Amino acid sequence: MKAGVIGAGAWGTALAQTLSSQGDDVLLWALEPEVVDAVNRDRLNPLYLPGIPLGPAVRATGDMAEMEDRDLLLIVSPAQHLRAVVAGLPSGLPLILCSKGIEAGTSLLMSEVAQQAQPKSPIAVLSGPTFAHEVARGLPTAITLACADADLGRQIAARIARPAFRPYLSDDVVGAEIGGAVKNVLAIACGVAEGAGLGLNARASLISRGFAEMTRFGLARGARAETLSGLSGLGDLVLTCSSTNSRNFSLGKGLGEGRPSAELLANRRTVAEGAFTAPVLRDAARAAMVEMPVVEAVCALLEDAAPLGHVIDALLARPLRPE
Ligand SMILES: NC(=O)C1=CN([C@@H]2O[C@H](COP(=O)(O)OP(=O)(O)OC[C@H]3O[C@@H](n4cnc5c(N)ncnc54)[C@H](O)[C@@H]3O)[C@@H](O)[C@H]2O)C=CC1
Ligand SMILES: O=C(CO)COP(=O)(O)O
Repeated sequence: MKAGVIGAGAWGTALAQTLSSQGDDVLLWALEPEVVDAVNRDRLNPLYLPGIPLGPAVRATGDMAEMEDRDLLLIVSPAQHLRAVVAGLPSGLPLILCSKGIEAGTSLLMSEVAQQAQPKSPIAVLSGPTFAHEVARGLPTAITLACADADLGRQIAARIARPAFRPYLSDDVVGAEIGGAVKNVLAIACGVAEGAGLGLNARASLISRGFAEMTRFGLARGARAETLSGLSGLGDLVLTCSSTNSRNFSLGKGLGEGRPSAELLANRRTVAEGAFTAPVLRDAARAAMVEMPVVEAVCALLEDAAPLGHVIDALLARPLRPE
């Protein structure tokens, strides 16, 4: 197998390491020349996945044209850069999309963006509860692999499965993508609750009511309920809302501690996708007449539109309604 991994952040590097763990030849494209050098010379990616030694079968490149001889590409760029990255690839290769977000300006899901950028490429989505550093260390992980073409989905699943890395098949691409995009925004909300000292009851309520928002929005966009309650939806929501290992949760924690969003978002090397997804999701939800009060609250905090106390009071003062 000759896989290519496009994007050498934490997740791309972890996936490259996992795929190569049984000796498969993996070519990892990195934007930064220093990452290419560090991977090839030191077998490390200290910029994005420090402390994880990479196997000898992972080779890095900064040249997209080298992906020509690959038979499968995993796309792991930040969501807002996916269109440009995919447009620069050799055409026609199967693409597995691993980024989580909704494109600003178009409100398109990553599969829709990739389809526009590479119309001849078959597309699958890989999404679930997967902290990169745990996957890279070989800890047990289950993940959704969604592909509209069931035969292709089965082939890809067989090729990427490893003893501790279990893909579960689905044909609901939209559902898998919406779970991964929305949970990042909800993780910011749970981080806010942590930072503001609101307690674990508040966190559990945000997870449940946030999941209701994810489900309403997902169903409106054609997702299936069972996908949203699976690994790529509820599974990833629970993971990301539970720990400062999540960049989105950590961002929210900073907001909850009263730090300005501009300060928290300035000069970041790593991506907190929820900050980009939140306003796009809010606008798409409003356009579809889907109520998403937790998402609205996160946007208000990210945009410094209201003080934290007001945002929390407004959520708690919403009219009482059936669950
Ligand atoms: N880190 C994780 O545990 C997981 C991340 N993901 C998703 O994977 C995607 C990538 O995240 P990470 O690997 O964590 O990234 P990261 O936060 O570790 O690194 C940032 C990445 O952005 C890239 N980048 C910066 N500017 C760019 C540009 N102009 N064009 C293309 N790439 C650019 C950097 O080269 C680097 O690869 C995100 O959508 C994230 O939600 C999904 C599952 C797990
Ligand atoms: O998507 C992830 C785990 O599944 C990673 O979450 P963060 O991007 O919030 O770190």
